[in-house]
Amino acid sequence: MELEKTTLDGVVILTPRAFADDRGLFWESWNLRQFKALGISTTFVQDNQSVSHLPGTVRGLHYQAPPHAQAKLVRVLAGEILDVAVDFRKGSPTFGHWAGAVLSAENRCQLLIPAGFLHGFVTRAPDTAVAYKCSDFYAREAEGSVRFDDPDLGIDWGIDPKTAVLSDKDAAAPLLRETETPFAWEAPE
Ligand SMILES: Cc1cn([C@H]2C[C@H](O)[C@@H](COP(=O)(O)OP(=O)(O)O[C@H]3O[C@H](C)C(=O)[C@H](O)[C@H]3O)O2)c(=O)[nH]c1=O
Repeated sequence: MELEKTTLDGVVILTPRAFADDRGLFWESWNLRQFKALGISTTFVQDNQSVSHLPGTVRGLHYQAPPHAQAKLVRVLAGEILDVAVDFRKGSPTFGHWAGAVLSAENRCQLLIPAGFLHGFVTRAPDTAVAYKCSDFYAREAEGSVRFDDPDLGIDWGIDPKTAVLSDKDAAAPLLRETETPFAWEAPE
C-alpha cells in the first residue's frame, strides 16, 4: 500500500499493491495491520456504496457533526470520480482549503478523509460506483452540508456547476460562511 500526502494534513491518497496474473488482478483494498504500519489509526464500522448514473453527478459537500463525526476511506468500484476533501476545522491554518484526487476503478487509488473535513465528489463516467468505509455510524440528525460550488472554496470540479446533477439537499446547501463548523483544529503535539 503506497501513501501519498496531499496539501491537507491527514488527507492522504492510498494505492494498494495489485497482483496480476493471466486471470486479471487481485489486491487488498483495506488491511488494518497495513494501515497501522502506515501510521493510520482510523478504524471503520460502516461500509457505504453509491451508484450515480450520469457523469457530472455531485454528491456533497457533506459532514456528520460530533459525536458522530466520520472519517472516510473512499474508493471507486466502477467508473471515475474527482474526490474532494475540505478542511472544516475552526482555527486550522488550512480551514476552507480543499484537496482533490482522481479515483477510478482503473487506478485503484483511495482517499482517506479524516473527521473534521467536508467530503464530496463529482462523477466522471456513467454508472460510477463509489464505496467508502466510515469510522462512525450514519446519524441523520448529525448530518450537515456546504454548497459544493461555494465561491469561497473555489473547488475546480471540472464541470460547469450549473450542469451538476444534484440531490435537492445538495442544491439547497448553505455557503461555508453561513455555516458554523462543529469541528475545532488542535495543533499537533
Ligand atoms: C449517508 C447515508 C445515507 N443513508 C440514506 C439516507 C437517504 O435516504 C439515502 C441517500 O442519502 P444521501 O442523499 O445523503 O446520499 P449521498 O448524497 O450519497 O450522501 C453521501 O455522500 C457523501 C459524498 C458522503 O460523504 C456521505 O457519506 C453521504 O452524505 O440513503 C443511509 O441510510 N445511510 C448513510 O450512511
